[in-house]
Amino acid sequence: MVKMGELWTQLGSVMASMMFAYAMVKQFFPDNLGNILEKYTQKLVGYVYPYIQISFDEYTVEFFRRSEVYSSIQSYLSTKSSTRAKRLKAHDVKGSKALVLGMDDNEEVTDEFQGIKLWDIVMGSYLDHVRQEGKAIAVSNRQRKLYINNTGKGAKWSHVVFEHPATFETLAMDPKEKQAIINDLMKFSKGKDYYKKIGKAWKRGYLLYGPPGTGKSTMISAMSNLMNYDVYDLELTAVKDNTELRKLLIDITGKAIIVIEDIDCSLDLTGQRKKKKQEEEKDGDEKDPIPKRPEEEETTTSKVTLSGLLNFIDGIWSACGGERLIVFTTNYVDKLDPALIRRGRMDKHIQLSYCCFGAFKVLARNYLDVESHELFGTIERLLGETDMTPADVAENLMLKSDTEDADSCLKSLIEALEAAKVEVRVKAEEEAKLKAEKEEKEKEESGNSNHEVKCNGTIDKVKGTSVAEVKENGVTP
Ligand SMILES: Nc1ncnc2c1ncn2[C@@H]1O[C@H](COP(=O)(O)OP(=O)(O)OP(=O)(O)O)[C@@H](O)[C@H]1O
Ligand SMILES: [Mg+2]
Repeated sequence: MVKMGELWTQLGSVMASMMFAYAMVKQFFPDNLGNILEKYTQKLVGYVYPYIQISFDEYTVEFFRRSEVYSSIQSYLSTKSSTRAKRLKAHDVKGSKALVLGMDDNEEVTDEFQGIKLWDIVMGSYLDHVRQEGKAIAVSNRQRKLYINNTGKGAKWSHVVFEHPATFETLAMDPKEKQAIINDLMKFSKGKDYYKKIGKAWKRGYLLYGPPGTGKSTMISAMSNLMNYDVYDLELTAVKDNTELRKLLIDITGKAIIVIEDIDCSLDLTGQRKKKKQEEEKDGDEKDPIPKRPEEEETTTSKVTLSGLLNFIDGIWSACGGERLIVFTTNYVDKLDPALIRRGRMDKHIQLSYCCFGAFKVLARNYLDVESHELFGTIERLLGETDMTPADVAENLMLKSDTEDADSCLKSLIEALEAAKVEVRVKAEEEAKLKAEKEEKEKEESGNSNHEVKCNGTIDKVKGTSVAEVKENGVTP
């Protein structure tokens, strides 16, 4: 049996060599004589040559585009040929991180599939395998991109190569929560048939919320690195109207993460996060929880409406392309319109919060290569008593000079945590004192209306400063 197989293999090689020699000789015959010769040679070869040949053209007939099947086969064979063929050709394939190695002319490789030499296999299932594997290899080789829509460019994306080093491994958060998010993402990426079965577009919405510096943007980069998806960072305030928004959506390919950062600021389309934050700090808690619609805003430059955005997320166009994640981030989840974040639109709500001990351990491992330390107990206790963002913890753990080491960084973190704890207590005492003073003055005011303006002014000013300072330090009052 083995001998027979070898015999066929040798015969195959001999026939291939004969056909190559024939191709050389054919050049020296006039055209019509060459054609006759070809016809009879093919017939003759057909009697003795036991194999079927399938050719794949490099370019499609339509618009001379490069054939997708050809590219997949090329990617697939590049992994085989580089180990088994002797003469290789290197191709610079567009969008690929590395050179793709292919076989040189007249080289041959034999592949194994499902444990059998290919000579014996049914071509259908093997070709499907080559296509799928080739596509996967091409996807893992391609350079990921970060797309942005700029003001003044109309409904157009421009891009740069996406190279953010954040991964879920380096992301500091509770390990169980982190694993749940990874599982959710992996399930989604394999869910093509499932989504089809349940009649839903193959997309999933994530709402990431939490105070500044807790890792929302970092998590988006980790998602992109895990899933190998491009990132489309959509700046809503740069989109003129709903039509432009739709045009941008149509240009987004599959395997993409569409990101709208600070959705609470984009949605009312003032486009000025800073200004909005200042207003909030001034207004305190009296602000309307539902953001204003664009038509109510005076400083609006964009006419994208809430309904336009909802259509963007779940209108029929959003189903085209498939395999998309839509991620919103916000610092103020309570201020979002419930319609925008209901399940089905934003399927998974993820809270990123102040640094817990589990998250600290990830940072200590990343920044200091320390798995355990005698100071960990103190740090665990302090993190339970004080709110500090992972960004602030990370800053304390970062080695800033050659004289610093793990011990000194952990000590400086403890100092920072203790200082934050004291600060919170002082602020709370100050606020309690101010409140008492206010109440006292209100009592006096009932008999003296002239006093009113002065008291309110003082109180507002002190309160505004206090809130801003606490925010800056990443600590809740
Ligand atoms: N959970 C985290 N794990 C690891 N690093 C973090 C984490 N959170 C913050 N950092 C560090 O702090 C920096 C700021 O974090 P990031 O930009 O992700 O915060 P954010 O939540 O998006 O803040 P904002 O609401 O202001 O946009 C990051 O570059 C990273 O170094
Ligand atoms: Mg951010």
